[in-house]
Amino acid sequence: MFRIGQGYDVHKLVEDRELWICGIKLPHTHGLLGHSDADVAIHALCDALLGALALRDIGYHFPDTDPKYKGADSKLLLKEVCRMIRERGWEIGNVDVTIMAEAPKFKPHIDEMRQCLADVMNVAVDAVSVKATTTEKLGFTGRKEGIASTAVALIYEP
Ligand SMILES: Nc1ccn([C@@H]2O[C@H](COP(=O)(O)O)[C@@H](O)[C@H]2O)c(=O)n1
Ligand SMILES: C[C@@]1(CO)OP(=O)(O)OP(=O)(O)OC[C@H]1O
Repeated sequence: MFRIGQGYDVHKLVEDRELWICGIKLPHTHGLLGHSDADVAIHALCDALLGALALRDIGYHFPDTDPKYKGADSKLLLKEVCRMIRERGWEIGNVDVTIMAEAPKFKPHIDEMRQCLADVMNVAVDAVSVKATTTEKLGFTGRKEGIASTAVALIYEP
């Protein structure tokens, strides 16, 4: 038996914040604003995994009104989501994340991002795809006002 889920998230780019994407800190002029570390790609991935089992969404499990999650490392949220999936008897098949951003360039960091997500999820690195695209200077991502991410996750019953 297989199930799939998809996720989408957006965070605003601001000055004086660190930029965390796929669990790694990237050098950049701006960072993403959020209650947590605002790792937009991990949030989309959490929603994809939760969606695969119709387990609501990241804000349901980790509310942004809870001081516990202020500045939270999103890797810990992803780890908890994976625990929830496995506790129900499911295993993660593969995940595919797309980041939409005009800058910075993610290409030099993709392998490190994949390895980081694989380590957090406790899956093989070849089960983790991370891709990046600009939106050709169009829309809020094109104007560098924010970064968006989508993710798809496939899970299976071993
Ligand atoms: N922030 C980004 C955006 C894109 N890339 C890489 O560049 C390639 C071309 O981007 P287009 O939007 O023109 O298709 C893309 O395939 C990525 O490999 C990136 O590294 N960082
Ligand atoms: C991750 C949480 C955790 O507090 O905070 P934010 O960093 O604001 O991120 P968002 O994608 O808006 O959704 C869920 C939140 O609950």
